[in-house]
Amino acid sequence: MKEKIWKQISEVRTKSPLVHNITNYVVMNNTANALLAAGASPVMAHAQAEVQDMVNIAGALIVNIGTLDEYWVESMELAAGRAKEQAKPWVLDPVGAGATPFRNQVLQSLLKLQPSVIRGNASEIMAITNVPGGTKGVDSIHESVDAVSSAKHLNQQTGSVVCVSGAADIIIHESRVVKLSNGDPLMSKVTGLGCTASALIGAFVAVNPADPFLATVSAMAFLGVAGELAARKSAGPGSLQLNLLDVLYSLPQEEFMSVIRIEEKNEE
Ligand SMILES: Nc1ncnc2c1ncn2[C@@H]1O[C@H](COP(=O)(O)OP(=O)(O)OP(=O)(O)O)[C@@H](O)[C@H]1O
Ligand SMILES: Cc1ncsc1CCO
Ligand SMILES: [Mg+2]
Repeated sequence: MKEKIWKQISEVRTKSPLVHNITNYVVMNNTANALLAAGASPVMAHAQAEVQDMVNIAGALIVNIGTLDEYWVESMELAAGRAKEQAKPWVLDPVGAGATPFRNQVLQSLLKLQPSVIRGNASEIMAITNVPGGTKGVDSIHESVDAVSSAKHLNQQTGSVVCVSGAADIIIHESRVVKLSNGDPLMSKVTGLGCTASALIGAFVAVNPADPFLATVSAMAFLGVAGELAARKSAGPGSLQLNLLDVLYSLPQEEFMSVIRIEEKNEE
């Protein structure tokens, strides 16, 4: 599996897919920079007059509801609807799911448009499946393992690959489960690294639309390993944000292979 993952990372670097993001104001800059550092080509666009045309030319779409409003929701539905029509991969980041009824309603309507991948933190994944317990705005108050049964349920209900992020990143599709244990606690002190994860999943699913599970595992492994290595040389969140871009840009294969911690299970 590690070799297959590295192949995906190389393909993103060489193929440089166009990734269309409808994302939040907080993270537009860091996610665009992370996509560029990984080798992809980002575009942020949310005007209703152009989102469908942008989906037509992009390799994948990311819909992130971080700072949504009514206009943006219509843009998201138009874009995701076009992606569904064209069988083009799209990734849903359910930022703040469970925090307000508005977010929950929007998510239920976006789920009908069949995202290829859903990536959220544990509280968000639990909230989408109506598990009571709450959320603290956009930050998780649960551990990834708490959300595994919700993630399995969500995968069965939607057919989407589901990724729960946090100290462990858990990726679920049908009988397959992968657990990645990279990253660093300092990563939760930089805003939007979950959003960055979702954006990277978009780049990976654009180069491998036939296998969104492998694409998601690869993107999460890449971010986790890069974040862990970047944290080792960072004094705090400020330098981590910068160092992460440098490591995404230049991470060599040998270092990736020696740092990745991955466990696979097939529950058939
Ligand atoms: N405690 C931790 N230990 C190790 N790595 C972590 C930890 N917390 C987060 N990470 C890393 O940060 C990545 C982003 O995950 P996180 O679950 O914090 O996203 P999020 O809550 O959606 O963030 P945001 O909403 O700010 O984008 C994870 O995939 C993981 O690599
Ligand atoms: C802090 C914050 N608020 C809405 S979106 C966002 C970025 C992290 O999800
Ligand atoms: Mg998030």
